[in-house]
Amino acid sequence: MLLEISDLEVEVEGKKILKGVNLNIDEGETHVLLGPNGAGKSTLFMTILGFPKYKVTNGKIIYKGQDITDLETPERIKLGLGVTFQNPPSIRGVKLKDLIKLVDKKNEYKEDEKLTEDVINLGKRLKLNENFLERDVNLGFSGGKVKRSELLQLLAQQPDLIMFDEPDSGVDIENVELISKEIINLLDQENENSQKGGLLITHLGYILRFVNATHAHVLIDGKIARTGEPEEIIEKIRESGFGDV
Ligand SMILES: Nc1ncnc2c1ncn2[C@@H]1O[C@H](COP(=O)(O)OP(=O)(O)OP(=O)(O)O)[C@@H](O)[C@H]1O
Repeated sequence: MLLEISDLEVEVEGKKILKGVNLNIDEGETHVLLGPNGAGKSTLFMTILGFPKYKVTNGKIIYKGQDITDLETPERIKLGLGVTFQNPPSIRGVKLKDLIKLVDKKNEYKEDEKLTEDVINLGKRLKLNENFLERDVNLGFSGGKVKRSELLQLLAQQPDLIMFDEPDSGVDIENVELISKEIINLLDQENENSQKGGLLITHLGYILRFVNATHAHVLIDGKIARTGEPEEIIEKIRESGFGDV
C-alpha cells in the first residue's frame, strides 16, 4: 500500500477541519477527491505534506509502510511525495530553472550548470521554452503556465505519490488535454504495473474525461461521506449536488 490514512483529525489555527478521515491508496490507483468549498480537501493535501500549520490531533499517515505523521515536509518529499498546488506562490528572485535543478531526481547540478537536454525537452513538451525557464517562479505567469510549470517540476522530481489540487482550474480546453497527458505520464497510467499513485481534487470533474480515476471520495465537513466509482458519483453530484451524496 502506498498511502494509508486512518482516523485523521486535523486542526488549523485552533479550528477542527478534518474529523476522522480514512483513505487508502495503492500503487496503480488514482483517487479523486470531490466535495463542496471548505470541506477540507486542500487541508488533507497540506496535512499529507506535513505543513506545520496543519496540526494532527488524532490518527496516522503511513507512506510505504512508514509512519510519516510527524516527519518534516522536506523529508516527505525525499520519500517520494509530490504535489501541484491550487494557487502556488510566486517566488521573486528564484528562477524556474534553478527550482527544477533542486528537485531533479536524475541529475545533480553544479552551480551555473545548464539544465540537461532531457529536462529542456520536457519543458518543450509542456510548451515552456528555454527562455521561459529563466523567469522567476510563477511571477506574472498566466494561469495555464503556472499549472504547466508545476507539472514540469513534478516530471523532473518523479514522485511516487502525486497530489493534484484542481489541476484544470483556470486552464483552457486545449491545455487541459495537454496537462492531462502529462498527468497520465506522471502516474504511469498506461502501464498496468504502475508503481505510482494519485490523489486529485477537482470540482467539475472535467479532467476525468482524459485522466483515468479508479476511485472517488466525497469529503463533506471534514469526513469522507461516500466512496465509490468515479463516474457514478460525479453523475449523482451533477444531478443533485452534494446534498444527497
Ligand atoms: N491556512 C489556513 N488558515 C486558516 N484557515 C484555513 C487554512 N486552510 C484551510 N482553512 C480553513 O479550513 C477549512 C477547509 O478549507 P479547505 O481549503 O481545506 O477546503 P476545500 O475543500 O479545499 O475547499 P475549496 O473547494 O474551496 O478549495 C475552511 O474553513 C478554511 O477556512
